Amino acid sequence: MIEKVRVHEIAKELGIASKDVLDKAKKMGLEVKSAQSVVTMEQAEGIANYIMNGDDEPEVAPAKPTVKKVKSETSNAAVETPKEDTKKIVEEKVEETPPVKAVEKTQEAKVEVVEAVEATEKVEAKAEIKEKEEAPKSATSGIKVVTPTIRPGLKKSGLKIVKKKKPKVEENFSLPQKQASVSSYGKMSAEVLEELAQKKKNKSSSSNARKQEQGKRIDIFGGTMSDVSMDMDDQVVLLDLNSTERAPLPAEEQRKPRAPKPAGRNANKKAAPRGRKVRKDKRKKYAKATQEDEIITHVEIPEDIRVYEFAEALNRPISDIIKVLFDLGMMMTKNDFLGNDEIEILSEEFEVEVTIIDPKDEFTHDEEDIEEDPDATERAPVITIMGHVDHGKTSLLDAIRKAKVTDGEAGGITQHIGAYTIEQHGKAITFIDTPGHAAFSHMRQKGTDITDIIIIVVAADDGVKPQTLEVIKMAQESGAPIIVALNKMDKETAQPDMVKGQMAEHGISPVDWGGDIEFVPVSAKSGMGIDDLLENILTTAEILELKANENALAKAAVIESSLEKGRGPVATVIVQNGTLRVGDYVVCGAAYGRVKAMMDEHNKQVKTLLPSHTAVIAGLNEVPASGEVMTVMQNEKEAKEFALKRHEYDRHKELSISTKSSLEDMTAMIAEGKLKSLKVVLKTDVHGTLEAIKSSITALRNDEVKVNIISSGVGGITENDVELVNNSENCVLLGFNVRPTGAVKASAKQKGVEIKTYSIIYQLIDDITGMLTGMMSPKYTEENTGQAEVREVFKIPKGLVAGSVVVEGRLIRGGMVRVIRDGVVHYEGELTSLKRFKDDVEEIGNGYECGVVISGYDDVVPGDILETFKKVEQKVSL
Ligand SMILES: Nc1nc2c(ncn2[C@@H]2O[C@H](COP(=O)(O)OP(=O)(O)OP(=O)(O)O)[C@@H](O)[C@H]2O)c(=O)[nH]1
Repeated sequence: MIEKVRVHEIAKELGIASKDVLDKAKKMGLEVKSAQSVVTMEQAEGIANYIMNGDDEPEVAPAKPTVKKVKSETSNAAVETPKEDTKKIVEEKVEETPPVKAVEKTQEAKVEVVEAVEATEKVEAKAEIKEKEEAPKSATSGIKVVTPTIRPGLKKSGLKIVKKKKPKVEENFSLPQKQASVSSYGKMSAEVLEELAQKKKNKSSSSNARKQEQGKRIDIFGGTMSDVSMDMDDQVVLLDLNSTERAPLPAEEQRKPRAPKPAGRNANKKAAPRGRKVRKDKRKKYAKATQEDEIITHVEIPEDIRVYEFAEALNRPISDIIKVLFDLGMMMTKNDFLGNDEIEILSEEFEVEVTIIDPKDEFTHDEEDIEEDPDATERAPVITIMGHVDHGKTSLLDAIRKAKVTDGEAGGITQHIGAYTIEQHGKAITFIDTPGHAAFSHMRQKGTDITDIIIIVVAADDGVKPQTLEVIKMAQESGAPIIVALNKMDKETAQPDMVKGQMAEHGISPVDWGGDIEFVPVSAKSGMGIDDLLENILTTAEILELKANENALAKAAVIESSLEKGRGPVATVIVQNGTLRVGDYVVCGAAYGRVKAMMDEHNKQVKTLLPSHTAVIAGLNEVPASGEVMTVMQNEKEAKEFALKRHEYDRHKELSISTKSSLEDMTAMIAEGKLKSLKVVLKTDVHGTLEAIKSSITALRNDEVKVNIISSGVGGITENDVELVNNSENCVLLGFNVRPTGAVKASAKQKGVEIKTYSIIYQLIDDITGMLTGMMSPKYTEENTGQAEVREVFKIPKGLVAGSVVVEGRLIRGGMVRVIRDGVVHYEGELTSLKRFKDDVEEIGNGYECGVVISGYDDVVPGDILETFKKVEQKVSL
């Protein structure tokens, strides 16, 4: 097999730019184009030689000869020699060179190929020398193919280029006899060899990295080894990254023909991570499972996987995984999570195909391809209205609702349902009545894209505003068709063309301007244009060919959810496929149950719910999160099983995330521990508000204080909540749109737990801000009042009196004082007594004499400056 090396690898090993190597290689007539070009090992040696010695005519054949194993004429042991061509050259040179001229020839020879040797063991080296010494002197030729004593199984990898020392004249002339007795290192004295072997041994044992340096030693400079620096530091190591061979076999075995290897440099490896020295031999070691081991070639793993879990999946010892990572410079313990990069590297190392799966898929239903479903029929479009604040979203939704509510439906559409369906010319249209981007993007984040058409409301008198732009972006990203409702057209100040121009600038071009977006002028106030808008929706829906199979098992998306008194957990759902029926067993994330009752937008009980229709359903065991998908199951057992699995998954995920900690996280966590935290137990009426409040109050923090929500949930305040607060220090109980009942109230009162209830979010946030501010350490500023100079010191039974004269400002009593000597503060303490003559005074003005006593300090000397100051507390804010 021809071993090759890339230009940049040579450059890297020589410590010079790839460009320089490229230039030299080109000068040598090699066909190299870029740093990625490959050359044979011999060419590499030639290049290295050329670069380091500046030889003008490097003797590197552009052909491909490389090292291969032959038997040396001078030794019985196995050797490695160049491939055919090189071998030929070697043989020719040996024949041509009469023994007597061997030494000169040796000097002339440019290339000396010496087989790799693992000279780490002195004994072997010695044995080698002995063997060589017995060989006839005449056998030494210009090109020496020397047999190493290599233990089977010993790995060689890489090339060693040994830098040539500056030739010393006397050495050239006094080539000792011993030099003829070559060792595996060429012509080398036994002592030197021993020393080198010892050095190598020391080096290799002292450093792991050095181990990689074992490899073929090729003297590419010719000459004798006495020319060669024995200093290991002078050796440039070219790692043989391509080496795919195991350690050389004993001589007999080597002669056996080898099984053909796949062609190509990377024939049996996937792209190794660049810049990392991954030893192929190691890889093979790990990649080849033993006979008894089950060979795993493909694994499916979750995204969050720890080292030990990965080892289990691969049926490998954990230490194997850790070792591979360690060798690549990644220190990991068995409990650490593997990142994508690590998984990729490990998959290459162990030659295992890895598929990352979402374990949730196991217990979530596959998306049925409704378009492919022959039983699918037309369904109503689902519409979301979005726009800038005050441009009329709510008014428009109300206008549509009012316009379409028939007199028979006296109660009208209940205000508290997150979606409603109207009819236009006998065709249903469903509007999601949770205006605002938050709900929309939340649903999208959850992967529940239920919106078929987006209506962007723009007030014709106000034009495009920042939130309009946000909405445009969001709508464009979602890929749903857009209709623009130009609202407030009843106003005299309405400028529809101005709005069209602005919208067109942002990629929303009106149809009447040659674009593809319908702009419908409407007035939510007067009802003008509402029908047009609905017609447009129907036309767009027709084009979309929205379908669902009414006979399939139902799948619905949760728009809103809450805990209702008397009804328990309730969820507003919109059916995406199938028909939801009272009595159906459902699973919804970690919640499950049987649909007990369904209430439509008119607060009417319904037994069935068709695709794209909405209702509030009761019967779940817990409040599901909005955006969650509700799926009908065959029976209760199945529903429960799925919910439990999901529970387990959520718990595991949470645990995984909480234990996923790097060193940085640890530092952050330690810092966190130092933070003062305000514990909060939070209860709200609906899920949406809960999330909103949670994220708002956890954002209230600085480097001293923070909020720690210890419990939160949807529903009324319970005795449990009170108990929790009672048992926690620094904890408050907050309720939003929920109020404690009599018993809970009494229990809270008895325990001294204050329950704070709110119905306006910003008031709650203000209060929390206030509480956090109260927890912050006070900050003080200093106010200097004046200075006095000490003129005389008097001893009194209680200490010292400093007789001083005020030289600046005034000296005050009751504050702090500092003693300054030669400009240096010597003491800071309390001023206990300030007297003018015999009278105690509160302060002494500039130019007056006084007697000062400083608490606990009697080291005042004449010439000291006394400075009095007050500490003023600063108002702190979050
Ligand atoms: N003249 C006129 N006023 C309108 C029209 N539509 C809405 N308004 C008024 O505009 C103001 C804002 O309307 P909303 O429907 O609350 O607007 P919104 O976009 O839902 O506002 P937020 O819910 O705060 O985002 C209200 O005072 C409405 O009465 C309209 O077509 N004509």
